[in-house]
Amino acid sequence: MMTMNGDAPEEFEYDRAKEVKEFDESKIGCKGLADSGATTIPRFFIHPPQSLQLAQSFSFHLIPTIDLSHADSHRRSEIVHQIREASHTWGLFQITHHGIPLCVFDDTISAVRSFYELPTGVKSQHYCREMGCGVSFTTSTDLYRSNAAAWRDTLQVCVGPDPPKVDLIPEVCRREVMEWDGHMRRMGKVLMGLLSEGLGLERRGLEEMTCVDASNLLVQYYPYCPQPDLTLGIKSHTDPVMLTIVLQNQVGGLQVKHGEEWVEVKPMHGGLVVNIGDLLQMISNDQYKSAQHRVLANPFRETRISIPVFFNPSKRGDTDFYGPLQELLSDEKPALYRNFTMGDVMGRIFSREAGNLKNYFEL
Ligand SMILES: O=C(O)CCC(=O)C(=O)O
Ligand SMILES: [Fe+2]
Repeated sequence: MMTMNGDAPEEFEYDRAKEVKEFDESKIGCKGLADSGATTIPRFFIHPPQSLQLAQSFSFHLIPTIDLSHADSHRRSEIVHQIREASHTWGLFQITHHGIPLCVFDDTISAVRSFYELPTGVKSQHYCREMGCGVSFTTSTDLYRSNAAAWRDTLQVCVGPDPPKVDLIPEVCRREVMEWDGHMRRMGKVLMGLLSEGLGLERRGLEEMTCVDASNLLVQYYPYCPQPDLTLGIKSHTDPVMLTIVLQNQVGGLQVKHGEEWVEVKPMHGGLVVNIGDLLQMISNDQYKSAQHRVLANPFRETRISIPVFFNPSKRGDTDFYGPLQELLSDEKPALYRNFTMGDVMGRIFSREAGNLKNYFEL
């Protein structure tokens, strides 16, 4: 059942539902529309003017870039300090000198690009709208849940806590996706270590709470959009997870909100974008802030590709509670959020009225 715009005439609603379904069933994705040479976008992609406002970013701010070299030796306390500051004021930063060879970045991007360049008939064998079914290829993930669709296609691979179903990963990018997953597991632990110390916890504090055990890897594909001023690649959101690490190619479009301004997260070859998610904001009792971000529809002929890896806690039981950490609370700093299970979080994310996760758990 799709979200209906309350005051739209019924005839319009019916047409929209039909058009959306036809597009979904065609399985061609936004890439298929772009490749068809279309000069206009179907109207179900058109966003209301208020979500497009200030789509262009005029800000001269630069997001923090943190050099991770010698993170295990003499520079550790300086790096912990930089990460703490960036996580508090921006919720997003780039990291360099993280130890992943540059050629791995290029190989990973070109392998996942090859998947999208497969003939529609081959690619569509992986087409599946339900997220969380191991491996799925789809378009505009919130097509039926949101008022306006987003101009991007997505390949999702659940890589944890259970081992990924390797055979289900498209063969053209299987080896590279698995290799990237290995690098991200290591990076997730390194970052959680630094973030733990930034909160005054032991290095393995967040890791022992299983915060990096469950991960989900997406390959976001933003093809050329013929009317980029009318739609978005991803609408403004915060990630409803612990932490996200993003590899992006050289075609820009990612923006982060800083105060009232949208600031471009300029692609940096060999850099990785890290964002704090809502769960980490809640367990840190607002010492870290989740970043509000979005991706513009791609106006360039060259496709924008990004690979976000989302980290989440793996304990999923009804009595496995997460919430503001006791160590961070005092009379002056009372808990700002109630405790929650991952079941509560998932229920909220997939509910019809899913709004801001943090507001929902706020005390
Ligand atoms: O494409 C990007 O750079 C970011 C994607 C994103 O924000 C997301 O998948 O949640
Ligand atoms: Fe995101």
